[in-house]
Amino acid sequence: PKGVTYNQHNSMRPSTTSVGCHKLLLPPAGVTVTRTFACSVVCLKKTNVFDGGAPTGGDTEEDDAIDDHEVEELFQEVQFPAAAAVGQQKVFIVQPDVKWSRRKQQQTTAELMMDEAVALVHTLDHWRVVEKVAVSTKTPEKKRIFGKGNFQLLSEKIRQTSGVTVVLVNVDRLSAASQVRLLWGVRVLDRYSLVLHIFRTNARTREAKLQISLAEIPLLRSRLKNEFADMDQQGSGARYIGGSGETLWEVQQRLLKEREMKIRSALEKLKRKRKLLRSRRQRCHFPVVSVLGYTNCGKTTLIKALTGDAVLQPKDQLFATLDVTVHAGQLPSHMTVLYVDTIGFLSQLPHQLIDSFSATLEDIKHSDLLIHVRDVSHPETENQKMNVLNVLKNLEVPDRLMSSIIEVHNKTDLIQDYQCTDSSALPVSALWGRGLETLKTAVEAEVVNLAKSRWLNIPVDLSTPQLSWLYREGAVQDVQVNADAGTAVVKVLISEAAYGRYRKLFG
Ligand SMILES: Nc1nc2c(ncn2[C@@H]2O[C@H](COP(=O)(O)OP(=O)(O)OP(=O)(O)O)[C@@H](O)[C@H]2O)c(=O)[nH]1
Ligand SMILES: [Mg+2]
Repeated sequence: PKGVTYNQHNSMRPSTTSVGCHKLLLPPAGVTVTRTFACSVVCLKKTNVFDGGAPTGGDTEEDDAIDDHEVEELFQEVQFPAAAAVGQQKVFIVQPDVKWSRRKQQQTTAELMMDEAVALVHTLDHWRVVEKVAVSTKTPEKKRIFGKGNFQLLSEKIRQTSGVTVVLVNVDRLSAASQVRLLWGVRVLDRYSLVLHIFRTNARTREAKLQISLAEIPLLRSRLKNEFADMDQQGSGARYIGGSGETLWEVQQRLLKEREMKIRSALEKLKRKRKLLRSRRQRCHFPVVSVLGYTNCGKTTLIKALTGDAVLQPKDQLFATLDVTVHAGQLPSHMTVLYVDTIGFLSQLPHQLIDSFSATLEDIKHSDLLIHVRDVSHPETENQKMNVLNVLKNLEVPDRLMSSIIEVHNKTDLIQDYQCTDSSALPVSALWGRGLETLKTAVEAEVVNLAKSRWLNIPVDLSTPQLSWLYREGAVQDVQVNADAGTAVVKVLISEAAYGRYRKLFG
């Protein structure tokens, strides 16, 4: 193309080059492109929507072996519908209201799903909902989501609503075929692409960025399919690219595959690093307590209340936390535990998205204890609980962890005279610091149980490092000093393993 320079060293394979803010795929020198196209893999918008700065706090786990530049390259914003939407966005939400179908969602209503969609949209700066409609359908997963009549009415309504820039069809994934059908001259998103866009805006660490890039691959794949279906109709998709023996379609597929492999290998490196950090943490003998739950249920607020860690920033926003951060807190016996803040769950998200975040979620499996936080003020609280438990099941969280989960009922301050119907759950208000001592006691009881710890009164010689060792490896609650004798009796909560080491060291 006129005015464009491209990499002439690469004679066999197409290369990329920058044109303005876009990257375009170029054929080798001497080859003429007969048709211009905007293909998702090769058309990479370079605007950054994240600040790429420091994570929001805590001990975020990053791998120095991975080049920042490499990550940014892979995280470059790919031009798929949500990402390309910059500036003020006016969103029209279409909520399929599934009728009479065998697969009708029994537990939720179109109204509640709609509320969640509105909350998702409002998570984004400059995005606002201008209209929302529920449309009956029997076949939400099919190419024709809506019947002919309903589809026409809907299209009419979208056309009549002024300034619509995005239509959100609130299903988990729109198939490539239904996307084509739903092109109303504006961007059409499903939950998957919207959530990914939210993730993108909130991503801070390299790991989160890479996981998002990986989760975008299925979107790119289906977009590619759409574009080539379109090109095939015009007979231009199957042409060979000069001498390379590959058609344009094959080139695109290969580039996508290469991108995926690169991301996976970078994530693998981070995974190894994470494993190392985990084993280091285990060597410290601090019990690890993962705090999980549906998005916006108050996980970060709870950890902040339990630890007093000022770096934690709870937000009234879905998916505020995307990176695993670790925060030390003290239990009533002064024992230190590490609370892990995790990414929130959302219903009806495809497995691919959860799979992409598997490295982050892996930490949950390796904890000593899980706290499941629930927002009991939310009308969908029961469904949210089921969703979280299902995700945990799919993650194959070990039984020993599943059976010892502490369920916390949060935001009880929003319900007058809250009565906890489940006797094993603990009511709290993380925001107002209510119920936290009971929670800490429950955590301690579980941790003591799990670590096979016990309370001991150990006589120590103050001229030796015995006391400082016990402070480091156990939870010292009381020290009775006999100054004349230079000794003390230490009341300490200590694991069997640590006590074994103590005896080996000091007899
Ligand atoms: N009224 C009330 N609000 C709360 C309570 N706990 C948290 N919140 C609010 O709920 C919103 C979400 O809190 P976060 O702690 O960020 O929730 P999260 O679960 O970490 O959310 P994500 O990281 O986005 O998944 C914030 O506006 C908090 O102030 C509570 O006990 N009572
Ligand atoms: Mg959070």
